[in-house]
Amino acid sequence: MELSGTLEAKQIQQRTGFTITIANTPLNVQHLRTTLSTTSNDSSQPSIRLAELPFCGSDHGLPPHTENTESLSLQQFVTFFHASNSLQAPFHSLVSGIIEKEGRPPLCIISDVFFGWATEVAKSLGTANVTFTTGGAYGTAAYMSLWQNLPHRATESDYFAVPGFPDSCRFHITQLHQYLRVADGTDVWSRYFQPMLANSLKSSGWLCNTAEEIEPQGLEIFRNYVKLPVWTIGPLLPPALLNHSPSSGSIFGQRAWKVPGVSPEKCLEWLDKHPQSSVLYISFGSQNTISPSQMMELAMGLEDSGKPFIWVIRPPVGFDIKGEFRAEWLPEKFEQRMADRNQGLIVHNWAPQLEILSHKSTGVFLSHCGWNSVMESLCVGVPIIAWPLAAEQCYNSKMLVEDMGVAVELTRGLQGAVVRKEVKRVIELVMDSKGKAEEMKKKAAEIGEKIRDAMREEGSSLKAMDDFVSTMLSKRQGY
Ligand SMILES: O=c1ccn([C@@H]2O[C@H](COP(=O)(O)OP(=O)(O)O[C@H]3O[C@H](CO)[C@@H](O)[C@H](O)[C@H]3O)[C@@H](O)[C@H]2O)c(=O)[nH]1
Repeated sequence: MELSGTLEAKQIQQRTGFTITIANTPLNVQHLRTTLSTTSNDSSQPSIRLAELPFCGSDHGLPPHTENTESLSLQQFVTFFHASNSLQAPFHSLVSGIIEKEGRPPLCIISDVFFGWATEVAKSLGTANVTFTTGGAYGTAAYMSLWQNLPHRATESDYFAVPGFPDSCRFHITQLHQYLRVADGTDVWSRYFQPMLANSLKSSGWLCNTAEEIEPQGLEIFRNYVKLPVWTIGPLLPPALLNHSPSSGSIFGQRAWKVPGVSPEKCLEWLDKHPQSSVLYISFGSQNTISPSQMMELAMGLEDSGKPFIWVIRPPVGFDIKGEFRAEWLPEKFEQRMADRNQGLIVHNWAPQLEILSHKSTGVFLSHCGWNSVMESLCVGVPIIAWPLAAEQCYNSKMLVEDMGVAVELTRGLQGAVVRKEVKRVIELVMDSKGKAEEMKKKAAEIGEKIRDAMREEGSSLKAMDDFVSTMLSKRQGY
C-alpha cells in the first residue's frame, strides 16, 4: 500500500497486518519518521516503511527546501500545487521498484485528492487507486462541485444553486474564495484543480475522513457526486482525544510535544486558573491567518468582552508567515495588559491545541473551520465561533451552522467585515451559559459522542475500514 499520512497508516496496519509504504518528499519523510516513532508501538513500526520522492522547490520557482505549505503565502500555494505534479514520475519509479522486488503490485495505492495523477500511475502498473480526502464529505463535495462547475457569475446579493446540492441548500458569493470567484477554467488555479479533480473521479473509490453518523446529508451529497464507493474511516483523531471524557481531564502530558518555544505547561497552568468552560480558544490552523486590521478589531472586541482567551497569533497577511511576532499588530500594550488582568494568554505561532481543547476550562473555539480543528473541537464537545478563511472552510462552516447547529459564524475570509462590537456580541452570545450557547454545547457534546462511537471497535468507521480492505482484496483477484 502507498499513502501519505501516519494515523491512517497505523489504523490500517494494526487491523490488517499489511506492510505499508508511505511515500513523501525527503523533509516530510524526516518529519514522518519522528511522528511514527512517537505514535507507533514498536512492533507495528517495521511494517510501516517510509520512501523518499525527490523534489526540488527551486526548480519550480519556490524558495529552496520548500516541501510543504508551511512557510508559503497563499499566492505561492498554487505554484506549489503545480510543482507537486512533478512527483508523478518518481512515484511511478518507486512503485515499479516495489513491484520488481515483491513480484506483484501493491494491493492498492491510497493517494491524497491533491495527487489526482496517482490514478494514472496505478492504472499503468496494474493496481487499484483510492483517493483520500482529509476533509469531510460535505466540504469536499462543495469544493469539488464549485471548482468543476465554473464560472460563478453570482453577484453580492445572490444566493446560488450548486450542482450536486439540493436546491434548498444555496450558497452565497462570499462563501467562495477570491480565486474561485474569478476562476473560469483558464486561470492558474483552475488549471491545477480541474484535472486533479477529474483524475480523482477516475479512481476506484474514496476514503473520507468522516463518519456516517456525523454528516449523513453531506455523505449522501458526496456519494451522489462522486458516484464511486466511499468508505468513511474517520475522523482520524489521536487516540488520546478519542479516549478523552470530561471526567478524565485534559490530555496534557499524554503525548510528546516537540515544538520549540511553546510550553504546554504554561497553557495548562493558565487554564487551571480559570473556571469551567470560561475560556475562548482562538486559532486559524496551520496555513491561514487574518489581515492586520481584522487582527486589531478582534483584539479590541476580545478586550471589550472581558472573557478569558488563549489566542494563537501568526503574522497577519502581508507579513512573513514565519517572521517574528510584532507588538504593533495589536492595540498598544495589549499582550501585557491581558497578562496583567489574567484575561488573555497570547501564544506565538503554534499551541498545544488538543491539550487546550480537552481542558475543562475551555468553553468555545474561535476557528477557521479546518476539518481537523472542527473534529477535534466537537470530539470534546466544544462549540465553535466560525471564521472560515480558505479552501473548503466556508462549506464546513455552513454545515456546522445550518445542519449541525454547533457554530455561529462571525465573518468570512480576509475581506469579511470585523468590528469590535460584533466580536464582543458574538463572543457573549456563544459563551453565555444559557439559550443559544447551551443548545450549541449540547449539540457539540452529542456529536462528540457520535465520533467516539464511530471510532470504537465495531463502530461504523472501523467497519468501513474493514470493508475497504476486503473490497481491495477481492479486487486483487481482478488484476
Ligand atoms: O497552533 C496550532 C494550530 C494547529 N494545530 C493543529 O494543526 C491541525 C490543523 O488542521 P486543520 O484544522 O484541518 O487546519 P489546516 O491546517 O488549515 O488544514 C488544511 O487541511 C484541512 C484538512 O484537509 C482542511 O480542512 C483545511 O481547510 C486546510 O486549510 C490540527 O490538527 C490542530 O490541532 C495545533 O496543534 N496547534
